[in-house]
Amino acid sequence: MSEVNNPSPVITIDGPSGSGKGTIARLLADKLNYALLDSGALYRLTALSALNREADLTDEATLTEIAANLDIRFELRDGEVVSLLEGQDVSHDIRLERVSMAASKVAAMPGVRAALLQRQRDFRQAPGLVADGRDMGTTVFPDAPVKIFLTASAEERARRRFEQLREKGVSVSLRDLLEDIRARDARDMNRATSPLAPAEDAVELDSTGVDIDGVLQIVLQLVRDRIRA
Ligand SMILES: Nc1ncnc2c1ncn2[C@@H]1O[C@H](COP(=O)(O)OP(=O)(O)O)[C@@H](O)[C@H]1O
Ligand SMILES: Nc1ccn([C@H]2C[C@H](O)[C@@H](COP(=O)(O)OP(=O)(O)O)O2)c(=O)n1
Repeated sequence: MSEVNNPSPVITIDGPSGSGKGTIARLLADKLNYALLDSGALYRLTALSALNREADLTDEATLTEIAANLDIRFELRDGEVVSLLEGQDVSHDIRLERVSMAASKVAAMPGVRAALLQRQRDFRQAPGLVADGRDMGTTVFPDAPVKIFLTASAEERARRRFEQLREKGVSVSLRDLLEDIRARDARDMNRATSPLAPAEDAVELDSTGVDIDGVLQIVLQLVRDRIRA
């Protein structure tokens, strides 16, 4: 059967910051031997490129141009995905809080989203793809056979981020992180284009109080039911 009639399956994992999307997406891709799309990295790379150029972050035409012409590559090095912007390893820089805030601003621009759409769809490949983001199930891969909408309370997500940053030796206040998370949630959910929202056919999963392996087992069961039945 041709790829067009029978495209490779996609598992979409959408949800707010800190809900565990990236963690679960990586574990799932490893387990199933699927490709992985961290779509947030594309928005982060656009934001970093704009910050490097000292572009006006409210100028949609400039930001769209930057997104359309991004020179980026993802490489697997020692089991870790490395993000390259114009040949430079920026994996660390794109996770900085100022880049997170800028990414959430540029991601609200319809021009930027349109410029990144095909790039994301190009990640689809055999034997399958796990795609993590905000609009994977609604806009980018609406035909995905498995759609997860992963959530957790804002307090729990801020605590997870706090621990994650502490382990990396970055000192931040839990209160500031909670404020940042709430600001980003509001921007991601309230924008006009592809807002953060579950697809109609998504399974909603609240991971508050459920450990990583617990979430993974629930998702694997869904995959078995829907793809590998
Ligand atoms: N179910 C869970 N329980 C506890 N901690 C979790 C859980 N899922 C993820 N984490 C931790 O929370 C942090 C944020 O997870 P991450 O996957 O980066 O979230 P997202 O991609 O949704 O922003 C990481 O340190 C991760 O190890
Ligand atoms: N498909 C996507 C992925 C991310 N975004 C936006 C939303 C976020 O504010 C930024 C960064 O996303 P990312 O998933 O890397 O952020 P978190 O790790 O969840 O904090 O990009 C989006 O609008 N659409």
